[in-house]
Amino acid sequence: MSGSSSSLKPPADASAPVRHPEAPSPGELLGAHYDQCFGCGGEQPHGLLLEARAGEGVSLTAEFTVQPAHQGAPGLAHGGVLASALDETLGSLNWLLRTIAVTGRLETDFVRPVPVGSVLHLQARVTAVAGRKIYSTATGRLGGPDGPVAVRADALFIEVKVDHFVDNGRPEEIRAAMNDPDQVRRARAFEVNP
Ligand SMILES: CCCCC/C=C\C/C=C\C/C=C\C/C=C\CCCC(=O)SCCNC(=O)CCNC(=O)[C@H](O)C(C)(C)COP(=O)(O)OP(=O)(O)OC[C@H]1O[C@@H](n2cnc3c(N)ncnc32)[C@H](O)[C@@H]1OP(=O)(O)O
Repeated sequence: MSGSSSSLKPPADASAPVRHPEAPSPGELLGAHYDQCFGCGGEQPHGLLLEARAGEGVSLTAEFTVQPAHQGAPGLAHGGVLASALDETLGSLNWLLRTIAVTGRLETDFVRPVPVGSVLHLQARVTAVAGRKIYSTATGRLGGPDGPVAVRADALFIEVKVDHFVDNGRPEEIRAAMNDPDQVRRARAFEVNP
């Protein structure tokens, strides 16, 4: 684990993560949590269009193809975009817990430059849960799922209720989301834990 911050170290009383019984099966695509999401939404032409697939336990894999719109230096991915890809991948783990959570802390190591046109092969897993706090870790590799690590991150997500979005989001997008039955179903399914 690369995280050096003490807030990314699970406390002694943390538990192992438990995969939700209705979590998507290993190999299944997770789909977007919101079609306008910069990370996973299909309606954002310059977004990452990241596709995550459930793995075993509370883990997943995802792929992100770096587009010209994602450049920082000529021909290289912007570091903030790579951090976004890690954030989105780590955030997608919450599908497997069936918990709504937002990023509280994200610590990223940039190990190798990532060229435009390359596919970043992401792997992420939840390492521990303590109350509302979800600890997770991810890597992004080049050239294939077993290729060299280009980026890695450790994160702390904090569980929230749907009200977090309803109370804080811009009203026009919230209204549109609440008028979309599929979106409401997706959000509510996460809120009700057995
Ligand atoms: C029907 C309409 C529905 C619309 C919704 C649509 C879809 C919803 C479905 C899914 C979407 C979910 C997420 C999006 C998914 C992926 C995108 C990638 C993820 C993101 O990109 S998401 C955006 C970036 N993210 C934020 O926008 C967060 C801004 N932030 C806050 O909103 C608050 O800050 C919050 C809520 C985080 C905490 O606030 P809070 O008041 O609830 O909790 P509190 O402060 O009490 O902390 C409780 C315990 O966490 C520890 N803790 C808290 N923050 C920490 C930190 N930063 N570092 C270390 N420890 C921290 C405390 O130390 C305490 O620890 P302890 O319990 O041990 O004392």
